[in-house]
Amino acid sequence: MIELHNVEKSFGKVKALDGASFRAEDGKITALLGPNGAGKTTAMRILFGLLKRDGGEVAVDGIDPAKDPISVRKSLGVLTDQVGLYERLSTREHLQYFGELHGMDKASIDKATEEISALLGMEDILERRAAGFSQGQRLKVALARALLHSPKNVLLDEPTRGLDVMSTRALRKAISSLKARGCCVVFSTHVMQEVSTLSDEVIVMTKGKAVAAGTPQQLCERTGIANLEDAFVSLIGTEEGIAA
Ligand SMILES: Nc1ncnc2c1ncn2[C@@H]1O[C@H](COP(=O)(O)OP(=O)(O)OP(=O)(O)O)[C@@H](O)[C@H]1O
Repeated sequence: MIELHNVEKSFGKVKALDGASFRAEDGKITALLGPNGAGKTTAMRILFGLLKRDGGEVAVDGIDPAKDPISVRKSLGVLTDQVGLYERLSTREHLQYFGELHGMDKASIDKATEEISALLGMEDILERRAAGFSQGQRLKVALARALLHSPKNVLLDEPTRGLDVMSTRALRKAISSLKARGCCVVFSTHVMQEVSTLSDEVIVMTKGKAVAAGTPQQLCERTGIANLEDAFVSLIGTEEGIAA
């Protein structure tokens, strides 16, 4: 389970998070939906311990990433907005390396590599070096890397960016299978269709705050608007930064 309470984070004069509070439960897919600059990536970076918050409380399965980042990372898989790969390593070597960092033995790494590779449809790039990989292929390696150690909690920052239709479908299947395993899955997106098809809960963020939370249906009911996209626009008070 992932919890934020009144989290503050500023970069100079920019308040990226301004008292953000939300909770994402186990066995559910939670979408973070918000316009550009709403604070979604900042919230994820704080959860992973990549950034220090200025104030408020954060917990991953009850553990504060600022106090015990190593424990948090064991139970957390993260796809960040920056996909850095070692150009000379093959996909398999990447996974081997990250598996070792997580303390996995070779047999477990090999098994997890085969499973994830089948799940994400990446058999064709398993033995290839990363140099020359397309954006979508890079994203798949980064995703596989995030999921390799079977984390209980998964944070995905715009996971379908740059993916083709088949890969997007594979990713959605992967996200659903994480949910079936009881994982807490949080993903950020601008794509309304993803929110309606994938998410159990939606957290609407704008200007560093979570301004609404609930199922897509509850958000529609609360605003009295039948269409989720229009309900979202009504909740954030602007049409800025959304995609159909
Ligand atoms: N390292 C940084 N230095 C300065 N400003 C930053 C930094 N990181 C984020 N910000 C600012 O904080 C605000 C929130 O940014 P963040 O990346 O969290 O938004 P987001 O909701 O993920 O946006 P997007 O949908 O565009 O990815 C923005 O105004 C952004 O410019």
